[in-house]
Order: sequence, then C-alpha cells, then structure tokens
Amino acid sequence: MNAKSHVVIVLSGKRKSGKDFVADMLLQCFKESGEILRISEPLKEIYAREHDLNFERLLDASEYKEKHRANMIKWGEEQREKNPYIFCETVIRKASKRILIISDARRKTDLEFFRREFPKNLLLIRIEAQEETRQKRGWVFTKGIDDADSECNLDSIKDWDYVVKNDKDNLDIQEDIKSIAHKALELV
Ligand SMILES: Nc1ncnc2c1ncn2[C@@H]1O[C@H](COP(=O)(O)OP(=O)(O)OP(=O)(O)O)[C@@H](O)[C@H]1O
Repeated sequence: MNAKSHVVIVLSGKRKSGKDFVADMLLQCFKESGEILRISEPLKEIYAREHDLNFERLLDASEYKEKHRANMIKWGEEQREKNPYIFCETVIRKASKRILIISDARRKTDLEFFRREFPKNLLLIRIEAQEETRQKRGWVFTKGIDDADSECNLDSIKDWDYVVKNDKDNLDIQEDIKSIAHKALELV
C-alpha cells in the first residue's frame, strides 16, 4: 500500500489517560480496515535486541516493562538525537491497513512527522484524564518519567483535532469515538 493512501489517527496523552483503551474502541469501528501501531514498539524491539532483553515482556504492562522504562526512555532520546523521526519512520514501514491508529505520540517531532507525511489524512487526538482518575487506574507519579520530555513534550500543544475527556467509562466517550471514526472514514 502506498504510504500516502493511509488515514492516520494519532493519539497522545499522559500515562493511564487511556490511550490504549481509546485505540481499542476506535479499532472496533474499523474492523479489518484498521490497525493499531505503536511508535514505542520499534523502540522496544531495537532496545531489547541491543540489550539482550525479552521484547514480548517489554510490550506488556508488567513490572519488567516498568523496571526498564527509565533506561529505555534515555536510550530512545539518544537515538532521536541522531534522527528525531527514526521510530515513526520504522512504524510506518510496518503499516498494512488503510486506517492506522498510532496510540502513543509523545513528542512534537512525532506530530511533525505525521503532519509532513499525511498532511490531508490525519487526525490528531489528545486524551485527557484527571490525575485522580489516572491514579485509580494505577498511575503513580514517578520522577524521571512523569516529568521527562516523553510525558510533557506535548503539554503545550493546543491545536488537536479532538480532545477526549476520559474520566468516566466507555459509555461516556462513545460519542467522541463515533465522531472521530466518522471523520476518519470521510478521509479514506
Ligand atoms: N473510559 C474507560 N473506561 C473504563 N476503563 C478505562 C477507560 N479508559 C481507560 N481505562 C482503563 O484504565 C487503564 C489504563 O488505560 P490505558 O492502558 O488505555 O492507558 P494508557 O494511556 O495507554 O497508559 P500507558 O501510557 O501507561 O500505557 C486500563 O486498565 C484501561 O482499561
């Protein structure tokens, strides 16, 4: 598939704001024509290979992932200093479906990449949840992670196509999900 023929929905939000949850709900709207891709996946794949770690365990929500999170962030920064778009480029090479849901944009350079590559077929989404909600979902403020660039770099961005307030449950965000899915299908 020609890279330019994708419609791309980019999700961003703080830890435990519900990025994966929203990505899954969106995917249900698109079924076979959609797929979820994560910028952090090639990062984890290459990091695991270079550090002799278990790639699968870095992907799930395990203690193992949390243990390596800080070092992985630092390593990712070093790679991005050489090429800020390296992980976005890798993830797009893996895309095979018409509608791509990128569930973890974290930096302005990620947005730059998608704006440049998909100027007409792009939806930028911010997921917001209050700290109290995130804590109920298991979030604990961690110095070096929650105050790092990977969590804060997009805080100042205001021109999202949609902001989803995800403090309640799936019924509460269903209307937002429908609008986003509808807009994406218009762009196909
Ligand atoms: N609207 C919702 N209704 C019910 N549960 C939700 C909702 N949003 C998120 N959750 C739950 O909260 C938890 C955290 O959500 P999720 O994993 O999607 O967050 P995330 O932003 O992807 O987190 P991280 O950045 O840490 O990977 C999950 O258990 C998820 O099922």
